Amino acid sequence: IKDGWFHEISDTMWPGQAMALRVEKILFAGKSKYQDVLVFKSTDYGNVLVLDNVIQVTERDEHAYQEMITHLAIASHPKKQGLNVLVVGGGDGGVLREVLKYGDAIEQATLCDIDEMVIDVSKKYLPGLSNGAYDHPKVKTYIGDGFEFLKTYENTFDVIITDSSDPEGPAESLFQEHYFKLLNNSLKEDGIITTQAENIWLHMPIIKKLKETCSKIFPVVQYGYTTIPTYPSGQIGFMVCSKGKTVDVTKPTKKFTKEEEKKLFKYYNSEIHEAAFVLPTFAAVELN
Ligand SMILES: NCCCCCc1nc2ccccc2[nH]1
Repeated sequence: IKDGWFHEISDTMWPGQAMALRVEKILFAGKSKYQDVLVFKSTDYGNVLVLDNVIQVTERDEHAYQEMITHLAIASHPKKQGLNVLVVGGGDGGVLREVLKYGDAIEQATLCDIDEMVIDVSKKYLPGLSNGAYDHPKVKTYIGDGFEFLKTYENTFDVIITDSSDPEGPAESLFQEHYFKLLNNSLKEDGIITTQAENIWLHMPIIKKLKETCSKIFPVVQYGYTTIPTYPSGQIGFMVCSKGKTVDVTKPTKKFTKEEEKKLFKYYNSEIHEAAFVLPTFAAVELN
């Protein structure tokens, strides 16, 4: 932090550019078993969680990410009851909060994140993210490596959401082919996964490789995206895959009314669900 600003600099992941947020007050600075953990109160984006100098979530724009990574999967799932959902990563709790919006349709929501400090500081300094989800009777939380966790579950989950940080650091294994094989093995039939799949302006090689990897394992693989001001280049995408070849992940099967959408969401709606998969030509050329 220099002259009251936090600069998100990464010579490897977003060379020559940096998002800056003005800092009002540092709320927490520590080091977990895996990474540096920083929380600061920004002047204009609410509280901000930073891991190893990378912005993970801000209170002002988090909905754009949490809602899309969750509802692109659950809203297009053919099953409408008894859903068993797993979140890998996502220690801030935002995805868990979104999962619970399906109420009685959710049978069980499980979260596995490797870093307990992330869960603790998120609960304390960004409580609106989990919004009490960690204390919900249907929620179970594990601290550990999602990779190892998945090895113990076969044919168990209807939806698995991998809300990971970037491939550099503790989340590296969550971008490898073996991980996607584990995901496929842990899914029930017609199961759907979404994973954090980076930015079309900065990471086309990563996205292309991810899509090729997923296409070896899943019959349906689509890259969809959201717009989010505080992630690099203002956009981030998701690899959305279905184990069932008849499932169209680009079309929501769960219909919310306009009134419900306005009450439940700040970003997601059924039109933006479909629009999320419409790519600019430079990306479509590479991915389709
Ligand atoms: N450079 C883009 C980073 C995207 C990060 C998404 C994200 N934000 C998180 C917060 C807590 C735990 C896991 C998380 N994964």
